[in-house]
Amino acid sequence: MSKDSKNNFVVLKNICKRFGQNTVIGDLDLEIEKGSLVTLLGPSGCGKTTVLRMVAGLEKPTSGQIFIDGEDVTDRSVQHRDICMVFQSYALFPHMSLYGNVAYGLKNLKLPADEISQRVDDALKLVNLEGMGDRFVDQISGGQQQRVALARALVLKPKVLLFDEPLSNLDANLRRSMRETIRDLQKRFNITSLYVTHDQAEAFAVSDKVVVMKDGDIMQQGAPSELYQVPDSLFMANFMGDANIFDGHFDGETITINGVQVKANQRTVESKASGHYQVGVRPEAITLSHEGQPEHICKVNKVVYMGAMYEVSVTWGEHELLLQINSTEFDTDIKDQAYLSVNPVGVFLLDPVVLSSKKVQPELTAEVA
Ligand SMILES: Nc1ncnc2c1ncn2[C@@H]1O[C@H](COP(=O)(O)OP(=O)(O)OP(=O)(O)O)[C@@H](O)[C@H]1O
Repeated sequence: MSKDSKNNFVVLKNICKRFGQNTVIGDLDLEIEKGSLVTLLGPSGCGKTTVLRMVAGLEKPTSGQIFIDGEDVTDRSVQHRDICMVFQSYALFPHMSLYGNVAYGLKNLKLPADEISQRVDDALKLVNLEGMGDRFVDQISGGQQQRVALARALVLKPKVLLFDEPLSNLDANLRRSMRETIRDLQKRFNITSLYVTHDQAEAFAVSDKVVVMKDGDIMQQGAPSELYQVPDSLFMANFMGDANIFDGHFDGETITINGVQVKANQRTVESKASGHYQVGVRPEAITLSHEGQPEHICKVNKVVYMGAMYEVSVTWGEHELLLQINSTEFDTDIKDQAYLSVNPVGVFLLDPVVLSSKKVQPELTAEVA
């Protein structure tokens, strides 16, 4: 591996995977830094699980190499990769106690009984199942079963932990507490982890880096805030939440959309050259008030109460926009007409648009995502 890969504990190089004639992964490179948690996020069928299974050794790449801790493991079996996997379905042994489930891997390693006992007790304690070792799998809840699965993986102290949609079978409240447990333990023990989910909130909550996939390719990767604030394509802008898309112009300091100037945020000023762009505005970056300049006037079409926020549809010039306004900040007297203002923090530029004349190209007409 090259020198700049030395901090990367897991490295996938030029990975291609075909099932018969179907190329599922084209040519994928992926790097996971030691001690970090990287999540593969993407729509169903984009190839996330296939990548995870290749790292696990459950699928063999058609071509390419996989390195773990500097060693080429491409041809090694699951048992010889020093990885553990946490599945959506928990995959526990129903005929064994919780203790038996967690101890299983350690017994296979033929460790002394007192060491096994100590490590299993410690692992059950870590996942808040202290003193429950004698219970059987059918005597505990789904959330507790997933904690056992986590304890069973942690107790082996693997080099790499792999998570395959681990929270999908849990209800919303349990998902939140379980993802906190996973993230807390992963950070506490510095375990290099690869995590698969199709849930953006989950990906953001647990990850150091999120890798967004589509049709077997990586679309963009980065810290969660980077992906949300600086998406680099229309697909990413829409996949990472909602976005109102305009044609606009950036002069180095301000962005002009629909005849209105918005001061560019620092990030944009530092990273983008002047020119024409598609401009994205997040729904939470637009607010409404009773007064303003004529060019800010908009028609209020629909107001929907969502609890924490109001979703508001407005027409601004020729643009249909979606707004998400914090419930505590929304003036419910706002009815048919209002004046909008745009917070620069929620504004980003997509790739420059090459225009052959001053006329705006038809396919670049603003649309609401
Ligand atoms: N063993 C297999 N044989 C043939 N095709 C497969 C096999 N495993 C996966 N595929 C195909 O590979 C593609 C990617 O599947 P994969 O399960 O990796 O996607 P995913 O992003 O994890 O989707 P999901 O979120 O629905 O699990 C799909 O088109 C799937 O049908």
